Amino acid sequence: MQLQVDAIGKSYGTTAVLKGVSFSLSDGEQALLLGPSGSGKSTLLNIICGLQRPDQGSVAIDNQVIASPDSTAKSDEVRRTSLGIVFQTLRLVSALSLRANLELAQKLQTGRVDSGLIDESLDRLDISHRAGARPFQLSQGEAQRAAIARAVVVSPKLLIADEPTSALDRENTRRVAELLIEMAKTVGAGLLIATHDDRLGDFFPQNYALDQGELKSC
Ligand SMILES: Nc1ncnc2c1ncn2[C@@H]1O[C@H](COP(=O)(O)OP(=O)(O)OP(=O)(O)O)[C@@H](O)[C@H]1O
Repeated sequence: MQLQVDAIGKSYGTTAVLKGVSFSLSDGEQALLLGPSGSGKSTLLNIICGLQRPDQGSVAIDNQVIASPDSTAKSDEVRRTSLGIVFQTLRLVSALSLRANLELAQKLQTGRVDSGLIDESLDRLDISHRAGARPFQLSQGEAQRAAIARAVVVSPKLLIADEPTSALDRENTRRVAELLIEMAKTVGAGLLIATHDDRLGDFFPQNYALDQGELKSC
């Protein structure tokens, strides 16, 4: 997998939030996107995930464009089948059990249910015993791991997490970082995490920081 983020620009009104942001991620690589609140991390992730469009630039996975100022049905399709996303607010479907949430994600993203991968992911994330529970019946830590499970059971090329540790203490932060790294390796995905939590820096070989709309290696 090759993720290529190329000269992404985005403004809200007259305020430029992203000014020509470029970076790349290769097979199985992991990177942290750091930056204080308001620095544009969510905007950049939203663009990669297709929730917002850039004003300039493009994002490609394996040379196939998934985001550009005028994205197409083809780029929507490539993005849909390539990404696993752990949202900051988790976004599990409350009417469905944990297992049904994972099955729904697989059906929507891959067109089929892979029960073996669901079982393996639940097991590795230590929530097999909660497979029948609805999201509101899960503890915060279980719900967080459920959201990670949902992102990996679609066998993504790229696993993305937005502020996965913002509400966690040091021990749980370490656990979630290790689980994200382990699960990305299990499904052979690259890993990109956006966070203001610089405690996560210790776990990642490659860190980028957004500063005044520009991306710097750190
Ligand atoms: N829809 C919008 N309209 C106008 N300004 C916006 C909009 N969305 C975000 N912004 C502004 O753009 C800047 C970047 O916001 P963004 O949410 O990308 O930052 P962030 O680094 O993810 O912040 P946080 O860590 O607090 O979530 C902020 O100043 C924010 O107020």
